[in-house]
Amino acid sequence: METLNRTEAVTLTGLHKTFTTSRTKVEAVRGVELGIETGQIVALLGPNGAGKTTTVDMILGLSQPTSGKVEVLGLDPRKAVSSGRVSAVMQTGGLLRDMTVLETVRVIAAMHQRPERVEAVMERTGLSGIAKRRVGKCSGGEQQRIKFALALLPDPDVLILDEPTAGMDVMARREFWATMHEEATGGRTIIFATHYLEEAQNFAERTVLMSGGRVVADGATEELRKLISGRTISATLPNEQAVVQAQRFDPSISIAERNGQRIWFKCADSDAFARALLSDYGAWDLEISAPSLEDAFIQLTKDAS
Ligand SMILES: Nc1ncnc2c1ncn2[C@@H]1O[C@H](COP(=O)(O)OP(=O)(O)OP(=O)(O)O)[C@@H](O)[C@H]1O
Repeated sequence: METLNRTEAVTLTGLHKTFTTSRTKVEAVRGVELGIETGQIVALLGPNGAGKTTTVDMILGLSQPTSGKVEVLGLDPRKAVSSGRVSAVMQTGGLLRDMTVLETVRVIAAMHQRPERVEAVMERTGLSGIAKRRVGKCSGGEQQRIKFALALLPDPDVLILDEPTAGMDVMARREFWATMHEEATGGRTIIFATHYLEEAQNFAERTVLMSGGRVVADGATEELRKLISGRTISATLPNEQAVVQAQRFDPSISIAERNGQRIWFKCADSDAFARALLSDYGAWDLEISAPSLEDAFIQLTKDAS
């Protein structure tokens, strides 16, 4: 089985993490099994408290599992991190406010013995223009970009990002992902935790949905959307008789919403129903929509609980 592991960037086996305080016991991660292949871009998606950060912390060797095992590039996570083959952009933590952006990047580059990467990384992460600014004067989004730059310095095989765009506005977020797209080429494995369904949808080929410490769905991001079968068709119908008849078209049809003669139907076979609406029931102004990842997520989380 060793040959299999060799191609995996991250392998989580029977992973559990329980936090015990004097009054409570929180099972933050409850039996996660996950294999992430080299070169994959994976979103860990889930609401607050799903267990994403706890999982990421264990992948980085920042905390130990209560039970189960973490392997990163076939190594113990702490070894993988200290060798510079894995790095991370975390939500919290340590930038020194009094140093300038360039000084910060230089110090960390020196630590990794990669001083030659300073200029290229500054350029790529859009920091060259603010090189002399003190970190404490940088906006939240700029500080995230500094952390991103620091993570890129060792030229890691695996990059882990815990809500990397927190604190960024829409423009900054877009620029960040454009840079990430460039970084994703060349076989780098990227794993990012996010609340934003849109970020998973736009960027990750694979999405792992977490809820209540468990993986509730895992698959190609596009497949996940298809998991919730069916479509919504909205149409305007000429009269009440047509509405009644349309509902009888097949047993999967139901009315999700209604505003006067404008009806939102849910149905399994949207092509056949659309044809019937137009030709048999005199409907007009049809709109057909597939469920969003958000719908899929709400549905799956409901099913899991
Ligand atoms: N050190 C800790 N002590 C006690 N409970 C903790 C600790 N860290 C996390 N938890 C709890 O574990 C659960 C999972 O938290 P975690 O931060 O992993 O979720 P998350 O999916 O990353 O959420 P968010 O998106 O809000 O960051 C939560 O109920 C949280 O309160």
